Amino acid sequence: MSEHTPQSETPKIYKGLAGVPVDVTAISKVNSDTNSLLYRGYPVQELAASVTFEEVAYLLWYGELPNDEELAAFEDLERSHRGLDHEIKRIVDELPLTAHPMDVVRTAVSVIGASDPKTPDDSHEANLEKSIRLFAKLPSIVTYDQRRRHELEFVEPNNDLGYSANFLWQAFGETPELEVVNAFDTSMILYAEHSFNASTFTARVIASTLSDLYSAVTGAIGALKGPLHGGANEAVMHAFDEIGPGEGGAQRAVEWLDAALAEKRKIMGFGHRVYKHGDSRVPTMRDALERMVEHYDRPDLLELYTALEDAMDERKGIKPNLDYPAGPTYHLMGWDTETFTPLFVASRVTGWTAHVMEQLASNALIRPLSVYEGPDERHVPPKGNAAGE
Ligand SMILES: CC(=O)SCCNC(=O)CCNC(=O)[C@H](O)C(C)(C)COP(=O)(O)OP(=O)(O)OC[C@H]1O[C@@H](n2cnc3c(N)ncnc32)[C@H](O)[C@@H]1OP(=O)(O)O
Ligand SMILES: O=C([O-])CC(=O)C(=O)O
Repeated sequence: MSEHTPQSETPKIYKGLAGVPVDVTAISKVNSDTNSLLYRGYPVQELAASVTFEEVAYLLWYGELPNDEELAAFEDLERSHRGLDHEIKRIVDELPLTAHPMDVVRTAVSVIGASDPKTPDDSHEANLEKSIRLFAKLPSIVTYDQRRRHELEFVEPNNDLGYSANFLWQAFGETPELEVVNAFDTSMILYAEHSFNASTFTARVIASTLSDLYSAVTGAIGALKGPLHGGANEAVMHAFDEIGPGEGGAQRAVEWLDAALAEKRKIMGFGHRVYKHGDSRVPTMRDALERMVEHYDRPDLLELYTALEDAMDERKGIKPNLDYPAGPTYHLMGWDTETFTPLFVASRVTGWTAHVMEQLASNALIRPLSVYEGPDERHVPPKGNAAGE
């Protein structure tokens, strides 16, 4: 008998699980009708305008925004875990410089999981501790890797700085300007959580087998790497590079787009599985991009950005997603293009781990059905000679 429900001879296939609700969640609400995104009930734009990424991480994990005392204790905890063990650095150093930074981050998380005696402890308290530690350590991992590619020494974390300021400090070895910190913090807040996207769903599938949190995060990193998901922020910048910076970018962007569409290429940073009239996070991230364009005096980049967005809307009616403004914003800040998706990891680890804990609190093994379409039952033909004859 085939795996599909016996009542139906021709079951409907929900390719890519498009439009299929598979569970409930209290962590975030993506509403394509109102074009809104709520984290634990709070509009993400309000959060970006008024709280820090640390407060958002706390909100995702604990369900409420912290009061002053809770925030101070949480910040102390995050700062106490920022350092990177010698062992992790040694293993990262073993990886070739040709390895994609997403592969490096995935490996580093896997090593942390393999070394943590609490890995098998799937209690909520232990998983919360692991989540906070990963959140605190990812900036060290991402910046360690980016710097080693430039033959630069690791920059020790500066515990006088908040999460985002310290992240930039560890990347570039200079105290970052407040405007840049704010734009970066906005990106971290916007990237933190987005219901059952592919990487979060991957994390939930892994958690549902009663594997461990590190395995779930490692798998989620693998899912995020793809250009149809988080890898699009890197791919956007490759498209910008193909178009080329400087004067005349608007015209070149339109020509580039027409050629790419004629070749039936997907335009990275555009389109979304859930939002069909634009991504709720784009206006906030675009504001941050505009501030960075002004800060770094790169109006040509915004010209190219706007021309490509307008032409894509005209030609296909497809709007940008968050990766479209995030990519060039990270570029202006000085991040290597290949490091953009690891920045997404550093943020989304908060959402992934909140989902792992939610999954475990009310677990059911995730195991859908398939409809078999291979050959009918058949049998191995008898061999001419028995073995050994
Ligand atoms: C943070 C994030 O992860 S956001 C997503 C980041 N990913 C990207 O930016 C990659 C580019 N975008 C895409 O590939 C898609 O829009 C996805 C994967 C995000 C969503 O895809 P789906 O919901 O599966 O829609 P699907 O890919 O079937 O697209 C529907 C139609 O729009 C077209 N389309 C959608 N996005 C794009 C795009 N970026 N460029 C060109 N055409 C597109 C498809 O070709 C398809 O056309 P068709 O019906 O003529 O075949
Ligand atoms: O929700 C999705 O499918 C992809 C996305 O925007 C995200 O993960 O932030």
